Amino acid sequence: MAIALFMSIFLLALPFFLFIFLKHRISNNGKKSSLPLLPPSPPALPFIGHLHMLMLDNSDTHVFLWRLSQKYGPLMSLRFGSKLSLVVSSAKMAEEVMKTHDLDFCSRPNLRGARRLSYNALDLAFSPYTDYWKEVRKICVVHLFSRVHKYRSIREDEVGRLVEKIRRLSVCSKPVNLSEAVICLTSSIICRVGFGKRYDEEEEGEGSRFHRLLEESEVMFSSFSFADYFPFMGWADRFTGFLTRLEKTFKELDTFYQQLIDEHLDPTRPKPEQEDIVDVLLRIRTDPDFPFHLTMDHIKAILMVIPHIQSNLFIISIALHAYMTWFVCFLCMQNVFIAGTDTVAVTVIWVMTFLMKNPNCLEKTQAEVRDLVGGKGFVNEDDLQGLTYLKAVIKETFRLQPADPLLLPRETLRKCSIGGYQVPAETLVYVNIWAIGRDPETWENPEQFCPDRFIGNSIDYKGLNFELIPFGAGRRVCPGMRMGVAEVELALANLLYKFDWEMPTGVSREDIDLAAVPGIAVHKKNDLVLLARKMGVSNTMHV
Ligand code: HEM
Repeated sequence: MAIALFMSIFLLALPFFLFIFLKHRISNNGKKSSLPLLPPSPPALPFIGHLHMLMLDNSDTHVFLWRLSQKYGPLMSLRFGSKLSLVVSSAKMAEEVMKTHDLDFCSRPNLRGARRLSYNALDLAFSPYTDYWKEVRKICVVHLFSRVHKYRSIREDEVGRLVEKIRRLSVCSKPVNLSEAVICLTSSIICRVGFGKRYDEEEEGEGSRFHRLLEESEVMFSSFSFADYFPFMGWADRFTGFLTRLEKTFKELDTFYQQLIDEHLDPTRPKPEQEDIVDVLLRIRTDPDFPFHLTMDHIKAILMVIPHIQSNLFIISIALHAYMTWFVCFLCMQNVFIAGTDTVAVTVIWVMTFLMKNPNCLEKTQAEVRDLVGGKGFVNEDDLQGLTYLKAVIKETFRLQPADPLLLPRETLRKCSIGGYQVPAETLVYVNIWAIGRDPETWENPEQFCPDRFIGNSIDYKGLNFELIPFGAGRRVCPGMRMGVAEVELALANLLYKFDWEMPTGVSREDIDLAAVPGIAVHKKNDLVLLARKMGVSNTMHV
């Protein structure tokens, strides 16, 4: 129905598009030399620009853009509707964008769905680069993100529960759906850290309401809106149902977060053992030194984004996949499943996938963890320091399959120049870190899974080495990096320490595919299902 409506609107509006295009061409006649000199670009069609190229290509967007960059270079311009985009595909160009010219490239696009769901960009991730963003970022870093140790007991407890769940399955030789189990782990951690709540996964009610709401808002964040790419056609969002769905989702989420805040403000609420993020924000709200008046909308906007960022909602984000989704639906008449995703879970699953395909690396990683931890029964966060090989495996996975291959999109703050080209203000910027990880000028044997390249090598992912930037770099670098890495390392170390992993009966290692979900995040398309055999280190669980 919605597809038919899209089609009708598009066909009806076609003459109008043509008129605008011709008018634009005529009015630009003779002024060509004053146009900014943009980076190389494939031939574009009127109005839709390069959308047809995305539409006709079946591969994942980051792979498609990587192939294009091999022809048009590491700095390439594309146009989606009226939105100009810059695609960056080499470490050198990424450094130009995120270090040399970071101030010019550090804003975020202002897209309709995200704007509404973030209370008009009051959050951290969608806010443009303003004094407000600087202040919120400072507060979040000081009070939330730098306090990784504060939430250590939650992480260790949840990983303990995961191990116990797998142990129960291993006792009766049942296969483990590791993809599902790890998503459950990371969403439990974020609910406890963020809201001070643990939603039981088997229980219907609040937990499933929250997950349903997250899924709905993920769909809204990534749905196509005419207003974003054909601004003069913003009215069409009313007819496609976009605005109605957006308002409904917004209201439901608003009610959910308001209830959460009310619960925290309830004077009869028992004092929690440790502050969650809602407590922290409510405390800051009454702090006279905070330079902004933090309203309930600000708090809800910040809360709204945390589980999404954690679940890496914004990943390939907004423009390209919105288009892809729309056009794929439009042409192929098929539903596109936008997975509920999660950067931490995605990373853990990709690491386990690569290890299963590379038994020598698996053996080496397990030997390291088991030697280090001995018979303690559980790897805790103090032990992680000594796990050199596991850290190298994680880096290699980030290089080959970053959770966020196209980086949360940036937008140029003002007209700027880069690599000898001029880029207008409000250009969308996609840094293709997947392409950077495959650059043969940067990496030896880029297609191989070879963690040893990181042993005795100072390359890290903290945003200083532009050949490895899974968390971005510069002013907008991921503030949750330490939290994310702590979770990834703890979960993996325990999975590898506690269990020996095998393929289910009738499936071989070669059968494990590397296909990714063509959705918002680069999830493994098919769940990773394995058999876990309990290691004979200890039978007592330490949690
Ligand atoms: C393995 C885990 C994670 C990965 C790979 C990841 C990756 C990223 C990337 C690539 C960006 C965009 C950076 C840029 O534009 O340069 C980002 C932004 C962000 N991340 Fe993460 N992230 C992870 C975990 C987390 C966690 C656990 C949190 C919080 C609980 C978090 C919170 C954020 C926020 C708030 C932003 C927006 C920052 C801003 O725009 O100022 N991330 N993340």
